[in-house]
Amino acid sequence: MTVSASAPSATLRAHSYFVDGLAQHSDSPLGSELPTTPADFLSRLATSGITAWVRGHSGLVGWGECTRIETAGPDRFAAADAAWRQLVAAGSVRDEVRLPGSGAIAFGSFTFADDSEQSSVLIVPRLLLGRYQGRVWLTVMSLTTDEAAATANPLNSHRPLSQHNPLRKPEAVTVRTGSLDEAGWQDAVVRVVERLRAGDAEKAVLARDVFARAAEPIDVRYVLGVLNATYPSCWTFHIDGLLGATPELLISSHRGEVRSRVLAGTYRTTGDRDADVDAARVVLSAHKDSSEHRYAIDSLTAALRPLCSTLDVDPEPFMLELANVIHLASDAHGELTQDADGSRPSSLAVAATVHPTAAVGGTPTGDAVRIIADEEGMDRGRYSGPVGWMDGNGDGEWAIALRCGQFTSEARDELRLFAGCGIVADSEPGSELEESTAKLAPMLSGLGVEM
Ligand SMILES: C=C(O[C@@H]1C=C(C(=O)O)C=C[C@H]1O)C(=O)O
Repeated sequence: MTVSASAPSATLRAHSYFVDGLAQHSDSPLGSELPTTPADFLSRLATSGITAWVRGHSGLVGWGECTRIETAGPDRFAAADAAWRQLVAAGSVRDEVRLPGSGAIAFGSFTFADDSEQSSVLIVPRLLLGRYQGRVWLTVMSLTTDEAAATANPLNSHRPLSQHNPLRKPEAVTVRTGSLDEAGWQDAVVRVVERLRAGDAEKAVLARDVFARAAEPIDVRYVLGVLNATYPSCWTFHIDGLLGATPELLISSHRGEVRSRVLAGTYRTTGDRDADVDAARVVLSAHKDSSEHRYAIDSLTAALRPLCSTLDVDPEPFMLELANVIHLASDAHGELTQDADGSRPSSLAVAATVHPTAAVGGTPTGDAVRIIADEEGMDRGRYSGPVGWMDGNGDGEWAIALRCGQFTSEARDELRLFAGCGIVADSEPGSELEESTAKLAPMLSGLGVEM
């Protein structure tokens, strides 16, 4: 594990305060006019150094980096959790907002696999603008041993929302094959189906990757705007170069209340909404998709139940309509059990316990993960790992990093995109390939690629 805090004795300070009345204060450090539309807001963000977690009109946008905690290996979650706790315990937080996402905040992105070559990360931004239930606040964070520097407001030297930088649509984006080409990936599906029929496991999720390269550095603000507008029910994110919009909430926890949204079972939309909804109802109730969904719910509840005093799951799945696909979805809701000392596991610890669910791993988990390692032919990196944020009390939101891409270099002109499909014994390679293509559509259209 590498923890790169700037100094061992450095102190984290966080101050959150409402900025709703900003427009009335012409001396406001954010400028005198509040943005009026999402596009206006996005165009005022800096073109680099932005961290984002947005769903509909609520979310958190961070600027800059106070510190980062990088971890790797099987204990990547526990090590990051412990380092964050230590940082917060030694720090001081002034939270005048007291809403989910206020106070000291770290954004995070974790690898899918224990043995990934890539690291996992928690990032503490310098400034963070939050919006929840119509309230808007700012959090200023610093990590320093120097009292004067700690109390100097970074907004005095930097007015993050006061200038317009026009959004740039990515130009001339070309897509090329990743680890396996389409024929090679379908061969892998065939091999997985054979192994499932032989009894190696019941379900395994097979993913593929493609590379999308633009002529110029990609403007993440533009992509975030398209994803947020097209997928308002998804969690749209950009954390350490991982950019996407996922429909699947792994776990959120707030004052002991946990929530999760399980997806599995996918119908590809055609553009005719009424016909799609009717057809999806038939397709998704068939054996293949309903059994995939059952595995996903069972794997979540088996992992979560031991941590909870109550846990309820929707008795019947519902259809979650997105622009590109319709999923079978079930929401779970429970109460975390308190330890004897009144403490509860952090949201990251809960995420670590339930990861990987059958939605991205398979059933049984260990057997499915072995099949994936043997047949997928790639390191998934942070795709399909937990992505989200956590506060100083350990509360937070962790989604599963789906429908996303990772920048391949500092040049920021190429993203490696990923999509996966749950494979069961009666899966067909051709339709799984089409499903994976439908799951690449959000990122490709966010990059302006015609499909
Ligand atoms: C693995 C992905 O999606 C998951 C797999 C699904 C399925 O197989 O039906 C549906 C939703 C997600 O849980 C992905 O988008 O990459």
